[in-house]
This record gives sequence, structure tokens and C-alpha cells, in this order.
Amino acid sequence: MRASLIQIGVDPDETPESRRARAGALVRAHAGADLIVLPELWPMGAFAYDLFAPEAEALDGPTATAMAAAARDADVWLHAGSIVERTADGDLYNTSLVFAPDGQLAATYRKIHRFGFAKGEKELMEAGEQPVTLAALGTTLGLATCYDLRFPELFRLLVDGGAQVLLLPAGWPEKRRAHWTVLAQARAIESQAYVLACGTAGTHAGVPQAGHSMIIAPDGEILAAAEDAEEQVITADLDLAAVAKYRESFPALKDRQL
Ligand SMILES: O=C(O)CCC(=O)C(=O)O
Repeated sequence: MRASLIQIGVDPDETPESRRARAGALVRAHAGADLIVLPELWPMGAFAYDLFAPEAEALDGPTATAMAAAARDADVWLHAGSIVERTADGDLYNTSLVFAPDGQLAATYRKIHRFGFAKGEKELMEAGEQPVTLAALGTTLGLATCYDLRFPELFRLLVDGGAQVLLLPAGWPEKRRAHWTVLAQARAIESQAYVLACGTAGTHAGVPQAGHSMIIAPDGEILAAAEDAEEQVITADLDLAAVAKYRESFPALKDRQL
């Protein structure tokens, strides 16, 4: 299974509308992949708190519509990163969207751990409550978003739900890049699962982004990595059958006591 991560640049000099068109074109340009992953809150930027309410949209809003069309045109599974979702009640969530190759919305995940200390997401958004896994591509995908990476108990629940490939869109800041690399590798190693961690490039709301997106194997080996925080696409071939074999040969998950 071929996976590509699009580390899209999120800078304030581009409108969300223009970025949506560009993201759609990038997805179409990588139509040879089976699975494409975009970052967290890329339409406006994960730290652009003042744009959360103005850019919030329903699950059939402009980002979802554009990404459904891109998934269909490229004939790929598309984890379209996350949007600020506005519900019918007016609540906001940081919601990830996964589209099937026919353009149908196959899964949504509302970020459980909100980032921002007492401000940002904590102040402006509601917390999701439900871990999400979905069957796709002959495996099980587990969904998590950015700050969730710091909470291994969520990843245990995803593994218990059958996840063998963990998808993590993010808008991780450069100043904590060391945590990004170590924690993403740790989640892969302890989950004995692939981790596809896709961050953003550029600087928005004055926060330089870490970039350095990674595709990590179940034994922690980094199979592909962005070399910096510039916009780029990274690709790797995943051996899905190898996950069960690896878990069998090194039975750390089976040896859990708690
Ligand atoms: O945990 C961190 O250091 C960054 C998390 C973050 O930026 C986010 O969840 O949006």
C-alpha cells in the first residue's frame, strides 16, 4: 500500500479558498497513491485562533466538498486532515475527515485532547469523546490529531480497536520538534503499528511550524521523512501483512498485563 503525506504550507498570505484549490490539485497530482494524508486545520492554520469561528464549516462545507471531489478524481483514500467543524447547535470541533475513493465521507474524528493551555482550542472548541477506527485498504486505520500524540492511552484504545495504521494530522510547532519525532516513534513502537504523522509547513499566527512529517514502521524505523519545514510530499510503501507478523514475532502487545 502506497501512502503519501502532503506537508502543505500554511502562511497568512494565502486565503483558505486558494489553499483548498491548491490542496485539491496536490491530491490529484499524487493519484498513484492508495492513501493520502493532509495536516491538521490546514485551511486556516492550527494556531490561527481568530480564524476558527469565521472559517468554521459543516461536514458538507467548502473543505469537505473540495476534498471529496479530490478523493474521487484521484481514486484514493484521503485523510483530508482536519477542519473547524460547526455543528447545527453552533459548537465548534477540530474534526478530521476521511474520504473513500468514491468521495463518500467514510469517517470523522473529533479531536479529544484540545491544545492551547487555557486558551485556543480549549477556549473555542468542544472536546471529542469517541476514539475512531475504520476498516479500509484491507487494514484498520486509527485516527488521532496533533496534541493527542502526547496521550498514549488513546493509542492503546485504537490498538484495542484493531488499528494497524495510525494517522496523525498535525500543526506541530517548530519549538517542540524534538517531542514530535520522539513521541511519534514511541507511538509506533509501543503500538507495533505504522504511524503516518503529517504536519504543516510555513509560519502562521507567528508560529513557525515543525514540518518534518514522517512515515514510521511498526518497529520504529522512519521509512520516509520531510527534511525540513518546507511544503513537500513524502511517500512510502507499507507492507500491511507485516504488521500481524511483526506482532506475532515480537509479542509485546500480547504481553500486556494492565
Ligand atoms: O503538543 C504540542 O506541543 C503541540 C500540539 C499542537 O500544536 C496542537 O495540538 O495543535
